[in-house]
Amino acid sequence: MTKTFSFVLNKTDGAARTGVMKTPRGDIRTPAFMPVGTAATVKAMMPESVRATGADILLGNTYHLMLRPTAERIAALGGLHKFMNWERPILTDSGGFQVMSLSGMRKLTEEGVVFQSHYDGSKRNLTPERSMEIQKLLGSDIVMCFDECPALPADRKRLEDSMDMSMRWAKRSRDAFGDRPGHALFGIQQGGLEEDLRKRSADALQDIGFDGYAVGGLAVGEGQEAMFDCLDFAPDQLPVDKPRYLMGVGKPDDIVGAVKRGIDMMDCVLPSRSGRTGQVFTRNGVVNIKNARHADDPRPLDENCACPACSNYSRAYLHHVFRSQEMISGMLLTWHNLTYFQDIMQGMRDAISAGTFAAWEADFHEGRAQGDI
Ligand SMILES: CNc1nc2c(CCNC[C@]34C[C@H]5C[C@H](C[C@H](C5)C3)C4)c3nc(N)[nH]c(=O)c3cc2[nH]1
Ligand SMILES: [Zn+2]
Repeated sequence: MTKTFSFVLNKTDGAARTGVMKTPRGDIRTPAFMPVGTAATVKAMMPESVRATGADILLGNTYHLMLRPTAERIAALGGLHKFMNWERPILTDSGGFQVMSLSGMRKLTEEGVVFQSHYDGSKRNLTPERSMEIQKLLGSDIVMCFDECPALPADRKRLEDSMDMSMRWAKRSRDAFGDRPGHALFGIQQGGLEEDLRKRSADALQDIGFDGYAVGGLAVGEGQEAMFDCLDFAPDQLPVDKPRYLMGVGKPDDIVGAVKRGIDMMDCVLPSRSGRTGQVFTRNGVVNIKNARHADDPRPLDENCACPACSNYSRAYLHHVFRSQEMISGMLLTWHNLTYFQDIMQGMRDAISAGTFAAWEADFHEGRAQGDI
């Protein structure tokens, strides 16, 4: 077991890469998909089930946990890994993105953000320093800088001013993080869809120096085409030998397109959240299990899937328990969706290693062309 954090690139195929992030709590195979554990749980999943889907790392959250049960309480109880019984790596986001999307009243200044808790309306604040303190109390292995993610579309001046402030906050995050062997601090590139702003952001982050670099400020309403256009240049502006993390992405075809353009890791609520709403991702497209046409269907969701839902249950059963709002419905559909997302990652890791990514991608798109099945 290693005492330090490191990233090894094993193979590339075009712009796509496969490698391993080594941490004291375990290895992370890249490209990696990180299931989201918002309030110290991946909803409807036991931690051992999350591991069974193939996940090497999961994502926690500063914003939610600082409000409830508080980072101090989690630290007093032994840290987030012990608290939620997940001993493998955890990455925590810095909270800024959530404040802007979840909280009530909020005031953004050079110091940080003052906001109203969406739980009890109490006045709270987040600064780069406080975000680093919270993530340290949680004990997360990969810490994200405190940044501001502007909503798109935004005018160029807004994007420039916001990016410049996020770079000042990145420096403050780095200084507050200190020297923590075995723990990583990732910088977050901003700059909207502007190539020159993104370049300035990437250079500013490299001057500060980070263990990994996120492409932030995307998946905020720009659409897949604009996101891919940005990913045609943004990853290459970042150091080639460090992990590249695209935040908040995405649907299966977003994920494949991002890996194709040089992204190493992603997170998204989609597989877990949609599992609870009956939306099921399969190799042949999306299945809406609540649709009446599944009521008598004895087939599994996806005969190529080894998850418990596909191994032991019919579509008819999954339709029934969803319609009846039984708890097992969210469990089985979440387990399936997370397994499917991890199977996509494994398929890409294998294809990049074999130099057959283009063929794998063609097969991926061909299989899904059938739409709702
Ligand atoms: C969806 N699109 C998108 N997301 C984004 C996120 C959050 C990533 N997921 C963490 C998160 C966010 C929510 C939901 C879950 C749990 C917890 C609260 C942490 C994942 C982002 N986070 C930061 N710090 N900066 C960004 O630019 C950014 C851009 C995003 N674009
Ligand atoms: Zn399955």
